[in-house]
Amino acid sequence: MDDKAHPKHPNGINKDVNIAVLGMRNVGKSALIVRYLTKRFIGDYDPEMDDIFKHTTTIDGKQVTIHIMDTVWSYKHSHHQYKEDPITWADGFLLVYSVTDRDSFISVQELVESLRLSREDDRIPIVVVGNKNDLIHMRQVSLEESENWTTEHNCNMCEVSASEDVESVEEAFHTLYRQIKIVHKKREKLTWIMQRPAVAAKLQIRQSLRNLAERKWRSRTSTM
Ligand SMILES: Nc1nc2c(ncn2[C@@H]2O[C@H](COP(=O)(O)OP(=O)(O)OP(=O)(O)O)[C@@H](O)[C@H]2O)c(=O)[nH]1
Repeated sequence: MDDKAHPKHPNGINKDVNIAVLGMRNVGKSALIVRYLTKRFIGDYDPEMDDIFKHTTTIDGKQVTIHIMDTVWSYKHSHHQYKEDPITWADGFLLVYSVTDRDSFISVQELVESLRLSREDDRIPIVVVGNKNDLIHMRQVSLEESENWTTEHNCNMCEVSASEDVESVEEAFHTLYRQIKIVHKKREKLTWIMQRPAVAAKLQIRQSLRNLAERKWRSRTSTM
C-alpha cells in the first residue's frame, strides 16, 4: 500500500495531495482511514502498520491520488519513526477527536493553533472531525459546541462514525481534498503571474528602487 511516488508539477506544485490525520490516542484515526480506503470497519489495528497510504479515487468527476498519513499520538514525542514529518509533509490536516472524549476535543483546538503557528499560515487546509457519533449515550462534546468553535476559528467540521457510516467519512476526506486544491490553484496562479515577463520586470524594478532607497538611507545614517 505504501508508495511514496509523488510527482511534482512543472512549476513545483504537487498534483497529488498529502493528508495527515492527527488527533489524540484512541479517537479512531486508523478506523477512519481504513473506513475511507476499504469502506470497512475493523475493530483493531496493527500499530506497526504502514503509516502512509496511497489512494486513487474519483472526486468531482476527476481521478485523483491522495496520500494519507496515519500518525501516533503524540507524534512529536512518540518513538514511532516517521519517514516524513507530518507537519511539513502534509498539504492539509484531518484533525480527529472523539465526541465521547472532551480532552480529545481540547487537543484538536490546540492542534489548530499550533499547526497555524508552525506553518505560519492561517489558511492552511484543516477539517475537524468528531468521530464516534454512534455512541450517543457517551457523548461529552455537543455538535453545537464544536460547530461554534470551528466557525469562530475558520475551519470546516463534521461529525462521523467510522463504525457505522461510510458517506460522512468519505465526505470529510473529500472536503479537505477540495480545500487543498483551492490553495494549490491559488498558488499556481500566483506562480504563473509572477513568471510573466511584464510582472517579473516590474518586480525587478521595484526591488532595485527598494535597494537604492535602502543604500541611501544607510549612507545617510552612517554619516550622522
Ligand atoms: N463505537 C465506535 N468505536 C470506534 C469508532 N472508531 C473507532 N472506534 C474504536 O475506537 C478504538 C480506537 O480506534 P483506533 O482507530 O485504533 O484509534 P486511533 O486514534 O488510531 O488510536 P491510536 O493508534 O492509539 O492513536 C478501537 O477500539 C475502535 O474499534 C466509531 O466510530 N465508533
